[in-house]
Amino acid sequence: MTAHDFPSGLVADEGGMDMILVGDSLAMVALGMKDTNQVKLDDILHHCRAVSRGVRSAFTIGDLPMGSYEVSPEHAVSSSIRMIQDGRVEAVKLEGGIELAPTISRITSIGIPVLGHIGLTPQRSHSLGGFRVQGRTAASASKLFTDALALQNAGCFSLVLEAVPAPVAELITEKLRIPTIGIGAGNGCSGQVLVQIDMLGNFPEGRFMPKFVKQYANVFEESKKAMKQYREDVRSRAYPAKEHTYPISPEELKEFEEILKKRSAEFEDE
Ligand SMILES: Nc1nc(=O)c2c([nH]1)NC[C@@H]1CN(c3ccc(C(=O)N[C@@H](CCC(=O)O)C(=O)O)cc3)CN21
Ligand SMILES: CC(C)C(=O)C(=O)O
Ligand SMILES: [Mg+2]
Repeated sequence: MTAHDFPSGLVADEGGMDMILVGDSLAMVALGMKDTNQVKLDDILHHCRAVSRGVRSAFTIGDLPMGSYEVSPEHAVSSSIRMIQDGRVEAVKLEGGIELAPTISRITSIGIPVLGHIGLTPQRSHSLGGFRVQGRTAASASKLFTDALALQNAGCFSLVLEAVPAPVAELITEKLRIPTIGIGAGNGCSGQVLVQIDMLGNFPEGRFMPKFVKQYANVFEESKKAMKQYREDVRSRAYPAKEHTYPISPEELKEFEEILKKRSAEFEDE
């Protein structure tokens, strides 16, 4: 499950999630951005710290944002160290295939677990032609398998397969030693991940939702109901009721009223 702040980390943990990912999808679901590419390492770190404070038992993973790991393996290692030290997460995730194998080897060799991510890699959406399903031809499915093997050999503890035809994801899962985590990749993966805000239905009606999202609640509607009720209560003065207020002793109140009477000249002049 993804999380992006203290309460979303807490609820995922208390809900029994095995792993919690501070995904760069928070750009879109929590910050209102058009894609994930505007989010910087410092932004993610801020959210990682908040999530980590809410998580007691789940394994926490931070998504390395675009620009924090591609330039060189050295840069990727120092970004990963910051994720662990400043972000307080336990592992990092990065997007990409065989071209990132040397980078992943370096990060895992210093004892930082790495979750791979192939298929639809949103940070590369401009070169993928948008948020598109991947691995739909024999050639592209076989490229996915090549990438999966390279990531496994580089030391990834697991792989995210995003927006891949279910049979392709299932076949790749069968051939790997490490578990796969699917999102839009069918139930033949070892595990699943969803963006928390999507599965909770905490978004306004009409927003585009990937086909793979199953909505388990309608938090946005619930919240809106509460807003409307609050507005009505404030206008009708039903809120705050007596139980929401602080008392004062009758003696003190009486004395205050006396003082006000004596001082009435002061404020009647104004
Ligand atoms: N809220 C949210 N949930 C996500 O799961 C998510 C994000 N944001 N942002 C980053 C990526 C983008 N995601 C997506 C988006 C679309 C499809 C999808 O089904 N694409 C269709 C085409 C859609 C269209 O262009 O109309 C496809 O058939 O490829 C899949 C994953 C998943 N990720
Ligand atoms: C959906 C997961 C895999 C992700 O990368 C994210 O939330 O950013
Ligand atoms: Mg991501």
